[in-house]
Amino acid sequence: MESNSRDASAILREIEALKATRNEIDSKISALEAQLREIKLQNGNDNGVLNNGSCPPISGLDSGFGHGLTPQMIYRYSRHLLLPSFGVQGQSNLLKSSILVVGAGGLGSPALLYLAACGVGRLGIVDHDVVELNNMHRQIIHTEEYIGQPKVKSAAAACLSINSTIKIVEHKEALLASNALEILSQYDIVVDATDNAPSRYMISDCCVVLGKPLVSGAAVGLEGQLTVYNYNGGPCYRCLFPTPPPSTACQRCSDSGVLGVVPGVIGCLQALEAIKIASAIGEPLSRRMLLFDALSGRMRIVKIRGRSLQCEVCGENTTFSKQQFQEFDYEKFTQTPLSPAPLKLNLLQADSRISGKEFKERIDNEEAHVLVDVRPEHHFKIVSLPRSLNIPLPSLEARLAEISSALEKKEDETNSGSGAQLYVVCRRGNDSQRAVQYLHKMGFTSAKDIIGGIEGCARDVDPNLPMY
Ligand SMILES: Nc1ncnc2c1ncn2[C@@H]1O[C@H](COP(=O)(O)OP(=O)(O)OP(=O)(O)O)[C@@H](O)[C@H]1O
Ligand SMILES: [Zn+2]
Repeated sequence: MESNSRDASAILREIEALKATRNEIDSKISALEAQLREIKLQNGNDNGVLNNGSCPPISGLDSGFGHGLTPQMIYRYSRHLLLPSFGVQGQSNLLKSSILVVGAGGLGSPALLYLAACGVGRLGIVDHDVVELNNMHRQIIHTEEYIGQPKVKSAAAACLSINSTIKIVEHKEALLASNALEILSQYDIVVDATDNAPSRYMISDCCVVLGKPLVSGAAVGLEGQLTVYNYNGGPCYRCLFPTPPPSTACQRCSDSGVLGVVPGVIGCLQALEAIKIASAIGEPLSRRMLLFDALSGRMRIVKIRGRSLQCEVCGENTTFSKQQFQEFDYEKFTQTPLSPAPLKLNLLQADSRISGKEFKERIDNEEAHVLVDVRPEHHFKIVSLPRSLNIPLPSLEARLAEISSALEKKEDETNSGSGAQLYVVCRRGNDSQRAVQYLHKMGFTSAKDIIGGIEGCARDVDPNLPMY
């Protein structure tokens, strides 16, 4: 394994270096492509491309039919035009509208594809992230060839390949209080397709300050929800949630998992709400929230409270200004980082910890030991280290006897007078430290945790160990 893993590490390093170069080249190509599109648009493009920003508005197009739709547009959107409640007016409204989607992930993928397909005049995409292999099961806008490349670039290419006649704007950056006013002010409607509390508060506050409707969705595990904020006198996000939930209550897909199609369903519904607002049809989901439970297949719509007069941002006596917005610290307010680096606890003394490499050396030298894996059982089933004993952290207290007898058995087997060593592992090396702290208290004083957990071992010791 040693020489293999050394070879593999060198190859991995080389791949990373090449990817960095590729990203740089891709960024340059993106910038040039954007410039080219801009020039084409300014020269009056031959594709019937629309632009609600710097290009002539739809009314400037002389179609000769009195409604501004060209023959190609009529053919492309004919199934919309045939809908009596949508028709030419609905389509024209849509073509004149501009919509910003924040986040090109699980929710943003279907939302963007439908918004592009249906003919939103100008579609903005904000995301700072790159496409990863573990995004592919749900972030259906991205294809394998874009792994390692910016999500905005991949999403823009997919949208343009469906509809080359609309304007796509790539914002390859994180949306922050410092740039949100400038970016959001360029659009009529905002779709929140992010996955974290600071972004949700920030986007909602910015929409209030700028007077923009906000289509908000969320999906994790097997459940999703959807509503429209700040629309026609309806509530904003803060009216409903004046104080952020404890950061531990906010689940993320990378920890809790998500069935790919669940954000797919909610993202499609987000596109639908944005289309209803943009085309001025139907009743957007304001003052109501849609709740989706995938397992039962149930969708419920519940009434939610209206605008709160006491709301700090949109309430009667609010003093929340653009400047206050820009100075507001959303990460501090929600006690959650925007792009969380995985939590890295440091609860133990150095002599109670051991690196993955040292652990491997010790087991290669046949040290008598017991390895306890404190991850949940369904994690253990994905991947586990050889001969480890799965005792999930919450059941540690009830299963101490199992550890004692495993240690005794090991000592008997090996006749090691000095006793068997106790190691604890988890996914990333946080729960293992919590477990070791507890084990020390319960008399297992020599217990050690494996630094960085299974993920650390996959990175530093054995690249053949799968990551998840
Ligand atoms: N403030 C922000 N500005 C721009 N993009 C954001 C912001 N907050 C979140 N995002 C983007 O929103 C998307 C959310 O996608 P999703 O919820 O599917 O999760 P993910 O981060 O891609 O994947 P996973 O959680 O599985 O690691 C991500 O692409 C993320 O980069
Ligand atoms: Zn409010």
